[in-house]
Amino acid sequence: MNPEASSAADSLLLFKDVTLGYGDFTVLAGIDIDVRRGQVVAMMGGSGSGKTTLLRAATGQILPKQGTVTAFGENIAAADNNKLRALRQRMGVLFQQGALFTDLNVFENVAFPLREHTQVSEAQIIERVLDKLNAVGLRAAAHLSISEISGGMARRVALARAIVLEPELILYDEPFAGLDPISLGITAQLIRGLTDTLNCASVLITHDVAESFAIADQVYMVGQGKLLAHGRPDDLSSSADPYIRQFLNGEPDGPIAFHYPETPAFTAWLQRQGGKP
Ligand SMILES: Nc1ncnc2c1ncn2[C@@H]1O[C@H](COP(=O)(O)OP(=O)(O)OP(=O)(O)O)[C@@H](O)[C@H]1O
Repeated sequence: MNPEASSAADSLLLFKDVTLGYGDFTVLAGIDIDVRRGQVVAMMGGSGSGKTTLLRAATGQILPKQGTVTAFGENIAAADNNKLRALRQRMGVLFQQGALFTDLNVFENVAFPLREHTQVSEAQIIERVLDKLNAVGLRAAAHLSISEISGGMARRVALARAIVLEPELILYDEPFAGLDPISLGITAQLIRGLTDTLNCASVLITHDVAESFAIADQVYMVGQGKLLAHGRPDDLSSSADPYIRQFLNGEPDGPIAFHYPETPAFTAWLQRQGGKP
């Protein structure tokens, strides 16, 4: 088989020379990312560096200004609405506020996508939902109402709901934010374990170096409008690059700017306010 064809077939998510932005504002340019089945991939970078923007491009919420984003071998920009819906059904997205339905109990929250998107029998629904709740350690919490569970448990219920349709690609937006150290470790191991048992791929957007390095196969680091580094956690840990060092060590001083960069739009706005550039 030619290497090009085999590499495209193994990639669940592929960014090729991608430029992303909003209106005239370019957030990231020249981005190449390859996410393969069975991998946990961490996307890291400072605040405002464009991590959420990458996630939006992966789901087709925004289209590249340049380059191609391919999910499951399909160019997202060329997909019509039906195709895009079909592609999204193969992705599980876990937002930071994995908003649960408070009027449904834990079981019904997880059952919701099955009832909404499939025709499976009630017996199948019970089996699949309990299986996914078991995977996140909450089988015996199925009957509880959302008001009866803790914040950490709610995250796990949202995770069970995100995986109930057995997605091939799971996208996590800041899965570790606001968790205590024990829940953090449990969540990281859960992400690794689910990726292995479902044989899917997981993409995490995160600031958490220790936890994501412990479970990731590949790490992509973005900043200064581009992809700054990518590789295995070990490769990045031993890098002498000042940006990588500053990020990994959480140092306040270094190449990562604290200040949001001034743009022509800001200068024009400031002048309209009577301020000095
Ligand atoms: N809808 C939008 N319209 C215009 N600009 C946007 C929009 N969303 C984000 N941006 C800008 O794009 C840049 C990247 O934002 P993004 O949310 O992707 O960063 P991030 O790395 O996820 O940040 P954080 O870690 O702080 O959540 C920022 O400068 C932000 O102001």
